[in-house]
Amino acid sequence: MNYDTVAAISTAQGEGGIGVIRISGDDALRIADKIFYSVSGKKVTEMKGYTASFGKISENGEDIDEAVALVFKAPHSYTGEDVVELSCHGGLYITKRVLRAVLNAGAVPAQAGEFTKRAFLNGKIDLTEAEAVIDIISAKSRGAARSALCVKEGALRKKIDGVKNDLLSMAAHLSAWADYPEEDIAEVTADSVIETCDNAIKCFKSLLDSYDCGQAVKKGIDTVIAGRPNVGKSTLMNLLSGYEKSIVTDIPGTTRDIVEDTVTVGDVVLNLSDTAGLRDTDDTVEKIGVDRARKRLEQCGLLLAVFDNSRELDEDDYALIESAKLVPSIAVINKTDLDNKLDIEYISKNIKYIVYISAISGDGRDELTKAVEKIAGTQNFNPSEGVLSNERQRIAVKNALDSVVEAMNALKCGMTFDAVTVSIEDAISHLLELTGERTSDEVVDRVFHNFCVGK
Ligand SMILES: Nc1nc2c(c(=O)[nH]1)N(C=O)[C@@H](CNc1ccc(C(=O)N[C@@H](CCC(=O)O)C(=O)O)cc1)CN2
Ligand SMILES: Nc1nc2c(ncn2[C@@H]2O[C@H](COP(=O)(O)OP(=O)(O)OP(=O)(O)O)[C@@H](O)[C@H]2O)c(=O)[nH]1
Ligand SMILES: [Mg+2]
Repeated sequence: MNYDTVAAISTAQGEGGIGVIRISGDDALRIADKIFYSVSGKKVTEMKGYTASFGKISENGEDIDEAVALVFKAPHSYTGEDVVELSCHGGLYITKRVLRAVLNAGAVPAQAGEFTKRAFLNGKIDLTEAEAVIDIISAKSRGAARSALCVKEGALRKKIDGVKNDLLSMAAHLSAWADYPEEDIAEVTADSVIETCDNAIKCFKSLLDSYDCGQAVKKGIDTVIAGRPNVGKSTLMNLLSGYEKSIVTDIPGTTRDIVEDTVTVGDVVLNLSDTAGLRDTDDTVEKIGVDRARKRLEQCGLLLAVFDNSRELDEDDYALIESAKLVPSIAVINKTDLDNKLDIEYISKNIKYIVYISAISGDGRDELTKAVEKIAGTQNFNPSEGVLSNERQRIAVKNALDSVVEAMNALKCGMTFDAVTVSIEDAISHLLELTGERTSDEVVDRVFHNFCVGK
């Protein structure tokens, strides 16, 4: 490939044990040789792939740092090109200084995502695998990391390849049969076409079904903790976030503004909002807080409706129960360490999920975790199945599905195999867009636009 040789700092910007400057391209080894001097005297250009050597980085006779040079030889590297990684000490100044020396020696600065883009352009990975790299880096939970890794290892590509090959051989068979009637080509039966289409439809539908769940695992569910004043909402917030995020007092009306934090509950990421206790009030500031709480509640993906076990239901509780009917909700009965005065039967009649906790001691937390996982659907979430991870992928699969459904309908309406073939070919081209085998430069640019420099 005839690209420039690029370089960037590939580790996070900040102080760390080690900082890595990555160089990729035809000139990577020669460029490294200009600034890296190994203790053994061996030149980088003489090193074999997958070997390392220890030495010094210096420029114009000035020593910059001690470093380890690691060599990858094309095509056996992340990008598929010659790669040298210089590991120096992980300081903000040092990594930038080493990068400057590398650029002075002839490399050009890598664009955001350029290493991964080169891996894609050199055929090392497809577009779904490239997108999985971003997802691995940004994963905040075990589920998100595992599903991204499975896609990185080809879970989605293999699944799509299977269906694509079936559709391709069917389309080829259909055209051959239509175009060369005099040849001895086995007749295509409607049954065999229907079977192939059915399988494709099943595969696409299961991928689309897992999308929402995958998004919940990846991005988190917008979750609101609501309830009347003093029921223990902020105490629950602090229990889930693991530190004193919200102020807790025994004075009703303590929380006034929305307090936010992102937490993981089991395998699920929750974007939590602790809110002002819901009640009618004359206090101007508190009133604004209550209005904000009500608004947030209407738009949430999950409501944790908190009730105080030691008190009877009041008007504000009844109103909350009504709101809970409109969004996915868990009734959280708090203060179970105190004597029961709450009409739990009424709550359980109206809210499907109900858990019992003591936010102060943490009792019942596991129960809450299970309920959250049930609502998020992560119990049936199987990362190794290959999960669609973004809108681009979802739309490609949806379009492929629509095309196959169209083919089926054409067949059922008794249209010619020609019409069926056109729809099948549409479906194939949507799958080629998904994997990036056939896609525009703009789409590719947009995918890599989201990357960080050095990846
Ligand atoms: N030091 C270092 N660690 C890293 C990376 C890196 O670029 N450098 N990676 C960057 O994301 C990830 C690993 N990705 C990599 C992917 C492929 C190859 C590679 O050498 N592939 C060869 C050989 C495969 C084989 O032996 O079968 C190949 O594809 O031919 C290396 C790293 C995570 N850790
Ligand atoms: N006994 C007992 N007390 C609790 C429990 N959870 C919270 N509390 C107490 O209840 C009081 C109110 O707790 P908060 O967490 O501030 O309640 P809140 O719902 O956020 O209240 P507002 O912000 O005013 O709406 C505090 O004194 C807490 O210590 C519990 O599980 N058991
Ligand atoms: Mg509070």
